[in-house]
Amino acid sequence: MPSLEEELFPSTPGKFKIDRSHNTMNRQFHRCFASTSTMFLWALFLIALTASYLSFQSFVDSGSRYLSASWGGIQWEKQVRNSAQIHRQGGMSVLVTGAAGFVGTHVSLALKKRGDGVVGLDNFNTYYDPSLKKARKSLVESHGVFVVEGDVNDARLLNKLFDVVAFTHVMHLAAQAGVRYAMENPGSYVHSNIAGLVTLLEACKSANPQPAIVWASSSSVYGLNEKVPFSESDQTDQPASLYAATKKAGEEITHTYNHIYGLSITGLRFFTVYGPWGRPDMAYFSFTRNILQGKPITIYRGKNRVDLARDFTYIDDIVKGCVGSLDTAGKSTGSGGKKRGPAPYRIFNLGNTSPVTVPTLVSILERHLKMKAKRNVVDMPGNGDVPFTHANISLARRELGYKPTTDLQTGLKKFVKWYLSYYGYHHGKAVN
Ligand SMILES: O=C(O)[C@H]1O[C@H](OP(=O)(O)OP(=O)(O)OC[C@H]2O[C@@H](n3ccc(=O)[nH]c3=O)[C@H](O)[C@@H]2O)[C@H](O)[C@@H](O)[C@@H]1O
Repeated sequence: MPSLEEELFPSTPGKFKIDRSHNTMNRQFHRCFASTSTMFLWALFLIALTASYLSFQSFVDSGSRYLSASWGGIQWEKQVRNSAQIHRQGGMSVLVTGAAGFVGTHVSLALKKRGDGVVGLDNFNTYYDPSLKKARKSLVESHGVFVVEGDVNDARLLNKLFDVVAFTHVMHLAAQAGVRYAMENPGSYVHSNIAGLVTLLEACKSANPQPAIVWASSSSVYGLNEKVPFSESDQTDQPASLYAATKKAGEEITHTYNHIYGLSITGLRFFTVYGPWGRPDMAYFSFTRNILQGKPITIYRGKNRVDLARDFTYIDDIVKGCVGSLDTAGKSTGSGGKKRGPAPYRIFNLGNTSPVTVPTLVSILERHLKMKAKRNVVDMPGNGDVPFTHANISLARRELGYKPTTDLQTGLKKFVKWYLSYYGYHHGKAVN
């Protein structure tokens, strides 16, 4: 005969002996209890199984993130913190997005050299030769600027950066640049210039303290505007390219973050920036390469055979405008995602105020390179280009002390010198 204990807690769950000597009610009670405890044990087993699966999954997730992501960890945080250290009284700590880009490199160096803390962020995409971006990264890192490899669309990374450093300013230069490439790859413009911008603004909005933001808009927002020179108060609702449209959208999007969350915003409309360490996709750069290699260059011409013209602006002047914007930005007023008062919202033209035609640009390059270009002049295709740009810079002069000092002759001379030293030049042929 089984003991009472054996009957109440059968040693083999789900299996119990039928004792015909017990009455029917007793049997039913036992059966019911045994099946309930079986279910209970099964349920426990399933819960344990699910819990261990989930924790294994999260272990795998975080493990693979640390293995695949190039950021995170104690050492990484230390590098970020060191790079953000301020070394002058009243200095700022700046997150520079697009730090391995053309303008980002120069601005990072200028800030670091005067003692500000700078942390760079760049996704090193392949829109143009990433080895040039890596070389720029080495340059800024040799001056103590740590560049994080990551995308402005990565909200977790941005939040982490703001956890590690209380940035006072963000210099947002990461973008999909280039006017004509927008017809080939429209999605990349939406990804970087719209989605990436919003992700960055969300991180800035939530950061405590909120940083002030200075970011790169573009002269292309003036689109088909015919009134010259272009002033910030002019109409900008006729963009000629998707690139221009995303930059214009950026101006509207940043306005809403200023209005709702109290973020201090300064948008800079850059006018065809050129110089050493420049972008290979831009005309002055690709013309130089082709002239040196004896290849033809295509020069677009506007309606009625009118030459296209640009208000080419030298990089050092642009850097002064960027730094001046950071210095005068004024604080963001929000905290905890809530606006506490009105914050500055500013837009400035950063141009040179002296447009030069594209054929003249080519002539200057020919002089500096001591080589003739093989010119192939064609009518401007409908590719998003505008016929001319010309900046009115009175506002930037007044508010930022912006005063460009480098003309195209001088600036291109410096560019050519850099180009030849970077790529090399042997017997009339550039290496590369
Ligand atoms: O200022 C700006 O807002 C813009 O300046 C440049 O855009 P863009 O002025 O078109 O500069 P380039 O691509 O260097 O072109 C300069 C001029 O050369 C012309 N060009 C370009 C390429 C070419 O093969 N042939 C040619 O004649 C273009 O039509 C344009 O008139 C940058 O590429 C944009 O990222 C920036 O936002």
